[in-house]
Amino acid sequence: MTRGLFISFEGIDGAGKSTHIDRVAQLFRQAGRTVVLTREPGGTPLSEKLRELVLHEPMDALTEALLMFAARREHLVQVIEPALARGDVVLCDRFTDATFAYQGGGRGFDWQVLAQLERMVQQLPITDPTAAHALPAAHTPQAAHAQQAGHIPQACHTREGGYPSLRQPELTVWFDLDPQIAAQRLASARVPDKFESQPAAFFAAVRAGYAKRQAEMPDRFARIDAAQSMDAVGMDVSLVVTEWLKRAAA
Ligand SMILES: Nc1ncnc2c1ncn2[C@@H]1O[C@H](COP(=O)(O)OP(=O)(O)O)[C@@H](O)[C@H]1O
Ligand SMILES: Cc1cn([C@H]2C[C@H](O)[C@@H](COP(=O)(O)OP(=O)(O)O)O2)c(=O)[nH]c1=O
Repeated sequence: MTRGLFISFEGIDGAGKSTHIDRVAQLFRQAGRTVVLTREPGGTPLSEKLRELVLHEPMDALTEALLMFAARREHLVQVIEPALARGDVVLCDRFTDATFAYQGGGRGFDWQVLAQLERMVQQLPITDPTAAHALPAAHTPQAAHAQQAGHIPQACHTREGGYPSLRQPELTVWFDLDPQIAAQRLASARVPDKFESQPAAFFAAVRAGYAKRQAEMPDRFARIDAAQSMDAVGMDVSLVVTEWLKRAAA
């Protein structure tokens, strides 16, 4: 069976993610793959309700982070894991890097607490504990032990290391853009939500959050210079994805 692929798209608001995701979806469809195009926060009926709340209601920084991860957990259980198990290509408009960038970088929320929440929510295997088929047999003796002990592993993004590991995108396309250019683009594009109404300094901190995340996990990040023309950005994105696919297949 074809292996599922998980790709996320990140960047500050107005960087151009939404403009280019469809083109990537087309690339995969032309190659005969089934594509699940989804977004965070959101992607399930419950997660979309949580999205409405976090994007429009003022709230405490921990509440905001918890709601992002609650929406993500639901999204993983209901949409992302089943799609990957079917062998589909999951293209996700934002994932956990956005929480580190916005809640960690932008809001200044504790990075280590976010890392703990990430481990709790994204630890593999991901199953709904209330479902009849939940808690499949652990893959290794260490995994069985960890499962019985309720241990949350420290290890992260270890594809080759096997269990324990976290669900992470295999490729993250980061649209990196100066916040002032992003603000100019957004000024004429749409009515701003809670995050988009933040000052340029907030987005400078979000951008720094993305840079920190990239430095922590350089292997899966591809940085795109999003200040270029739409065509140039589109070409860079196609190139990054096709080159990555070649390497992944090798
Ligand atoms: N490379 C680009 N050059 C100029 N304008 C762009 C470029 N990419 C996107 N835009 C415009 O900027 C605005 C925000 O783009 P969008 O894709 O919605 O950003 P995001 O999804 O990252 O918030 C839209 O009006 C879009 O047409
Ligand atoms: C996924 C995620 C998004 N966000 C923010 C970033 C965006 O401002 C907003 C929604 O993202 P997005 O879907 O990119 O907004 P739009 O549809 O307006 O382009 O939520 C966080 O603060 N933390 C998160 O974990």
